[in-house]
Amino acid sequence: MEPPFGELSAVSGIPAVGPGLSDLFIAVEGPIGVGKTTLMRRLAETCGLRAEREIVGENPFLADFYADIPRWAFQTEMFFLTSRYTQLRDVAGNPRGVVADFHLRKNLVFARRTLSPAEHDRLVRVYDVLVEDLPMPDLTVFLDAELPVLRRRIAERGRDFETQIADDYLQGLREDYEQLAETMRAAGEAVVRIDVTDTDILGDEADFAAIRSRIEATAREARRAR
Ligand SMILES: Nc1ncnc2c1ncn2[C@@H]1O[C@H](COP(=O)(O)OP(=O)(O)OP(=O)(O)O)[C@@H](O)[C@H]1O
Ligand SMILES: Nc1nc(=O)c2ncn([C@H]3C[C@H](O)[C@@H](CO)O3)c2[nH]1
Repeated sequence: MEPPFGELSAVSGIPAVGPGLSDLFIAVEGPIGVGKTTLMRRLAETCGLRAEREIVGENPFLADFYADIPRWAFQTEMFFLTSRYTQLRDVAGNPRGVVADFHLRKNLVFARRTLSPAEHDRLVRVYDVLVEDLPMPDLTVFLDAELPVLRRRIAERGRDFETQIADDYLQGLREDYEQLAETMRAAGEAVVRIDVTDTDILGDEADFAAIRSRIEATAREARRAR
């Protein structure tokens, strides 16, 4: 049977020795509104990493997508895939010391949920070709939070079209990300999962310090495993 998120390499590119986080390529992942961009920014400010922020506002299909997912899903997923590809091609020149608020694999997470089987098959074929050229993160941070907290953060951010996001879509994504994190961990990738339901990354220095030290501990473990 095909693995749920495609084949995964068990070989991490993480250097065996290195200074904290500043020589790594780190990705932050998790469901919509969980705080990926917020954590990415704080890690960039405090750990000497370059922030690679996903360009979301430019997906011209997103508002239509939320109004009618089956109608607009293929265009939306292809657009996300190709724009992430372009972004990561730029990172490829110097992939050390980067923190991104996305992992390319999120394309497969969303695609499985939104595309018909035939569309999914087409997208995966393109994905498999594109991924060969790209640097993959050394370490992935998976954030999660309970559904009412996600809803509150999405509402506070105030993108109009996101008011249409259904609870079961959001909850499904939480489960998909949990599964992806486990799949990656089982394949030997450096993964840290952090529940940020009651965590204030923005305003509470102790909360942020606790998250940072968990990420640093995972990086140390991954280096030891090399
Ligand atoms: N730990 C937190 N506590 C309280 N509010 C937070 C926290 N993290 C993020 N926020 C707020 O929640 C909103 C969403 O955060 P952010 O944009 O970082 O999420 P995201 O995961 O990057 O979203 P998306 O999946 O849409 O890209 C923002 O208004 C942000 O200020
Ligand atoms: N369908 C779909 N596929 C993706 O790969 C994807 N990546 C992000 N998003 C949506 C979630 C937020 O509304 C908004 C910001 O993350 O964009 C996506 N939607």
